[in-house]
Formats: sequence, C-alpha cells, structure tokens
Amino acid sequence: MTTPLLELSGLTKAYPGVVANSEVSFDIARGEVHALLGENGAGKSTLVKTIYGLVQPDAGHMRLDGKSFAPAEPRAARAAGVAMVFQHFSLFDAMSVAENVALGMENPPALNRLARQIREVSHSYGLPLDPDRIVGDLSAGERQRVEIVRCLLQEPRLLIMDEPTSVLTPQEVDILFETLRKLREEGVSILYISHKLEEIRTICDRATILRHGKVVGKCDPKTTAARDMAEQMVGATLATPSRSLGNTGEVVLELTGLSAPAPRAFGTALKDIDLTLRAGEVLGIGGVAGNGQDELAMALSGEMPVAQGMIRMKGREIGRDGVTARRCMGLLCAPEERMGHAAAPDMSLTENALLTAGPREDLVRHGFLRWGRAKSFAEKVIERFDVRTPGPGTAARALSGGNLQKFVIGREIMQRPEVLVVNQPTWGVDAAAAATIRQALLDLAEAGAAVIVISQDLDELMEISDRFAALNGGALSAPRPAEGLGIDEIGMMLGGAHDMTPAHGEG
Ligand SMILES: Nc1ncnc2c1ncn2[C@@H]1O[C@H](COP(=O)(O)OP(=O)(O)OP(=O)(O)O)[C@@H](O)[C@H]1O
Repeated sequence: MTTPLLELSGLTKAYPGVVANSEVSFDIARGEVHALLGENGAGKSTLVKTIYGLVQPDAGHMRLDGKSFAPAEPRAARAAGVAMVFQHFSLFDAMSVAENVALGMENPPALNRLARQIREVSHSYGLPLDPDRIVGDLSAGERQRVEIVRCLLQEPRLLIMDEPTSVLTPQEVDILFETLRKLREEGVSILYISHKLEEIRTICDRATILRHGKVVGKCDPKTTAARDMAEQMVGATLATPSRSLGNTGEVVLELTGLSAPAPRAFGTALKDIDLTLRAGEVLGIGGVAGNGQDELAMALSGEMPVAQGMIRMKGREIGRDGVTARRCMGLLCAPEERMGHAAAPDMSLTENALLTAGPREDLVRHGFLRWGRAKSFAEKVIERFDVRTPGPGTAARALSGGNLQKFVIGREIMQRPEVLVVNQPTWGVDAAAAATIRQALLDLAEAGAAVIVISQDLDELMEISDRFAALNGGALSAPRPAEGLGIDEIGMMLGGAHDMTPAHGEG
C-alpha cells in the first residue's frame, strides 16, 4: 500500500473551556479530494489551521509523505507543499492581480514575469484571470481565483479550501470544480471544508466527519445521502422548516425611487428601487455578489442615509434617520460580514449584545450601561440559538464562524423587530443551525414582522420566501411570488432581464 500524503494521529487541541480537536486521526491519500464535515464549532478550522502551521497541537502528530511534519508557522507548511485558500480573502482592492499575488509569495519574481506565470497557470487550470486588472473591480469568484492561482504557483501537494463556494455563482462553482478535478488528476490532494453537502457529493472522494472535536464517522459521499451526512454531523434527526401560509398585513416599509451613489470605490450605486413590504411577509432578494446587496442593506439600516422621500416605515419618512432612530422604530438589520461589522471581535458577547440591542432591550439608562440586563439578554440569545460557547463573557473572535453567525442573527431576531433585514443569514452555518435560523425567520414573519432576506443561496430563498426579487447592477427586479418560480425565470431575473427593453434590430 502506498503511504498516504498526510497522516494525522491523535491530534488534540484545547482552548479555555473547549476541546476543539480531540484525538483526531485520519489520512489523506494522494490525488484525492477529502471532505472535512462537521457542524459549527466541530473543530474543522482548528484542524486545518494545525495542518497549515497556524495552530500548534497540544498532543498528537502528523506525517507528510511518511516523514514527521510539525510546521511551526505557515511559511514552513508552504515550504512543505501545503497551501490554503481561506474563506475570507486577504487582497488589496487598489492593487492589480499580479501585485496581490506577489505580496503573498516568499520570493516573487519581477512583475512582468509573474504576470506571464499567472496567465499560464490560469490558462492551464481553466481559471480565467487577467493579471493586470485591479482587484477592486473583480467579482467574488475572480477574487477567489487570485487566491487559488497564488496557491497554485507554489505547486502545492495539498490544497486546503475552507468553504470555497459560499461566494460563487453556480457557473463559477462549475469552473472551480473543473480545476479541482484537474488538480486531482495531477496527484494533488485537496482537503475540502464545506457545509454544502450536495457539492461534497459531487466533488469529494472520501469524507471525515467531526463532532465536538472528535472523528465520529467516515463515509463515501458519492454513495451517502446528504441527509445522512447531516444527521451524522449533528447526531440527531433534522427538522425541515415549516410554515403555515400567513396572512400578510398592512404595508410597513415602502421604497420609492431609492437611488444612492456607490458609498465607496468599487461599490455599487443603487438605482431607482421601488418596493412595498407588508407585515408578515418574507421577501427574498437574490443576486450575484457585488450587485448592490451591501448597499441596499446599508440604505435600509441607516448606515448610508438617503434622500428625503425614498424610504418610509409605517408611513413615516425615515430615509435621513440614522441607525439608532431606525432601531428604535423597530427596523433592525444584520449585515453580512459578522467579524468587524456585525460584531466587534475583541468584545465579549455581552458587549456585542449592547452594541445593537441597547435601544430596544433597555440596556442603557441615563447614560449608564445595564450590564446585568445585557448579560442576561446575551444568555437568552445563546440558549435559543444554541450558540456553542463557554458563556457570554467569551470574546466574539473565540467563537467558530458559524456560532458567531447564530449569535448575530439571534441578537436581532430576539429584539422583536417589526422589519428585519438580514444579509446572508446562514453563511457558514451548518445544516441544523441553518434550519433553526430559517425557522426563526419564518416564525418572526408569522408573528407579524416583515422580513427581507438577502442571500446568494437560492435554495434558501425558495424555501422561505413569499416573494422573490433579484438585484442586478444596483437595480431591483419587480418581486414575484416565489411559489412556482422556475429556475429559468430566476436565472433571467438574476441576469437583469427584467429591465431589458426590447431590442429594435442591430446597429
Ligand atoms: N482562538 C480561540 N480561542 C478560544 N476558543 C476557540 C478559538 N478558536 C476556536 N475556538 C473554539 O474551538 C471550537 C472549534 O472551533 P472551530 O473554529 O475549529 O470550529 P469549526 O468546525 O471550524 O466551525 P465553523 O463551521 O463554525 O467554522 C469552538 O468551540 C470554538 O469556539
């Protein structure tokens, strides 16, 4: 039998209050795509950080090519042939693709030579990328290609990918998978983390399942149903979100000709958006990333005030009101970026609760913070949304990505909003927790709130929306009832076909 590329034996890593990895053992063969599965907080990131030299294990060891492997830092892991594409890209918007790639290399060649290499790699792996383009102008999928090409230039033997498809369009996912297949043929091994089980079934050869830091199962994803994998991850049976068709009530939010210039370089301007939202309804907004999702969320939250007359809530003009005034009225938002935007990383969960729940939960009185109330509010969110953490005193940055996501969404839902706007509510969240969040959004609507869900996950939108609209280049299509909407119609809406005027011949 040939030796595996990487063998992990008994890897253990504890943090205060949790054992993130407990005696983890498995191996990765040469030329295989190996999935690492597990619910939020199961220990996947900790494990791949250990392989990449970012975390030092308390016990256990690794062997690469049969030789002892204990990288003290990422540089050592890279030198041994391990590369990693992170979930959050670390690119500079104002620099070109080639300049960004050079920044991540130990000994970058001259820029024109590097540009040639980038073209070669991008051509041979079918990843279209122009080295001279400015990164700020690229789509999320293209940015990811910059990171992948940067890794491929190191000719890795093991490529680690952490949730690579969460920001990609279906077409971009196909391109990525073609590249992964090519790498596999060349004998490169891939360790693939994702919560999207159907994708795992498509691309992965074997899967290792973690629960509470331990390996609880291994399976062949090609022959295992997605539901079975999900149930192995959580060790329980999954509930499907359900909803009794609610009655929609009066109009709570009206957008009239909502337009705004792009708030930053490389942002998207909002173009003449009209929308009427009623109490009790869930409106799903789809679209390829970078088509105005963040800007619309900011215009609604009050982070980006807009002109008089463009936004009304319950008949009152609020377009120029700031975040706090809107929160007091019951218009709450949870932005897409949880670390740094939705939550302050170094602050505890109690402090993070105070950041947005002050006005509605009465957490500040006469200028004094009411710590006791803030703490018990944070505890309630932790309990209801099953946030896995030692307690409300934990800093946001110590939570796993999915658990922090549960906290920031739960924090808004538990403030009983009248209008809730959420952007990518289940990003990085495992199947069971995603079902909990979707159910909570449906329950909120059933209790009479109006909910806007902005998401790139079309399945999610179709599952929970009453009406569906698409953002394209900062314009919003007219919402259509979600029920019965076919994939072709959705595709046309996403592509902006809604505002195409009939062509009158060419030239
Ligand atoms: N720097 C840290 N300090 C304290 N605890 C941590 C730290 N990093 C991770 N943890 C804890 O270790 C456990 C495993 O976290 P990890 O990020 O590895 O999970 P994960 O499986 O990657 O989750 P997700 O799918 O949500 O990203 C969690 O309970 C998390 O809170």
